[in-house]
Amino acid sequence: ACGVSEPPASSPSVSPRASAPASPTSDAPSSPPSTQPQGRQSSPDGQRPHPARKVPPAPDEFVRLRDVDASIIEDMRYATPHNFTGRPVPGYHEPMCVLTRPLAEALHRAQQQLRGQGYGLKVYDCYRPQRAVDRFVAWASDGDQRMKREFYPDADKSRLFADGWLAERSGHSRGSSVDLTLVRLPAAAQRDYVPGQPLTPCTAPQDRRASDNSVDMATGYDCFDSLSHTDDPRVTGAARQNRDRLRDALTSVGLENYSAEWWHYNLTQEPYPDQYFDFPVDSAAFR
Ligand SMILES: C[C@@H](N)C(=O)N[C@H](C)C(=O)O
Ligand SMILES: [Zn+2]
Repeated sequence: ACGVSEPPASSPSVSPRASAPASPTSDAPSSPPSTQPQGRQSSPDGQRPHPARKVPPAPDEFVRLRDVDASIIEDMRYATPHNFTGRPVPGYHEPMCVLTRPLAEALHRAQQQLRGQGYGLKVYDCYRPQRAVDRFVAWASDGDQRMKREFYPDADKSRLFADGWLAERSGHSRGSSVDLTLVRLPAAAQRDYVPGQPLTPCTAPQDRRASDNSVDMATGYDCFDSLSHTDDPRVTGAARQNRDRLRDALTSVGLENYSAEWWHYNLTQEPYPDQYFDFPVDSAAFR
């Protein structure tokens, strides 16, 4: 994201609401699954209790987005292999959006506004545990290029932090950033991502990109290419209108766009402006 400002400091179809199932995350303990409910413990895929996991409670100001607005679609990419690393990311035990309450309430207000226009929001990433950021840092200097063709076809992954596509201290870990897009209502189905499927560049026309039931924003999500800069002049027509519609709705409720990424927004009045959290994304943190 050279030349743009830093992030604000502050096959079969699937249900429109469903994320691809998460396979076990690499921070999962290796002990066998239990058949007994374990209270504040859950499995990496969220489907069964896990005998060994102790989940710390979420800080007071954090909520599950679905408890504030269950109509916002959650397509939580980092809990699945369909992201730039090609693997579920540590810390995401479930495909669930967790945010600070004021950000969740702002999204609810935007959702109400957009529904009147025939659109809804779809989130890709919300609160991001620091251990996930740390994995991104390690990934940027390893040799794995399995997802290059889709997510950074023309970029060198060792430059992604320096060029502003990724942050070592991210507003996501403060619970006050969100990655999101628009969906035309009623939401269409989208095809599941299958690891190993042929990849197409995120900069390709929408009908050639990975399946996504969102509107056309001229690139896919997490497309590390200058075409993702929100105001890139090559983005015209429907895609320009879609980016502007998303920005208008979100700025009107107190969010600010990161100019390098059409999908990344930050709450302007953050409850935890200096704190970076590491509790896992896990329902047990909210019991
Ligand atoms: C990686 C991308 N989804 C993102 O959120 N980038 C910003 C810069 C961040 O990591 O905070
Ligand atoms: Zn982001």
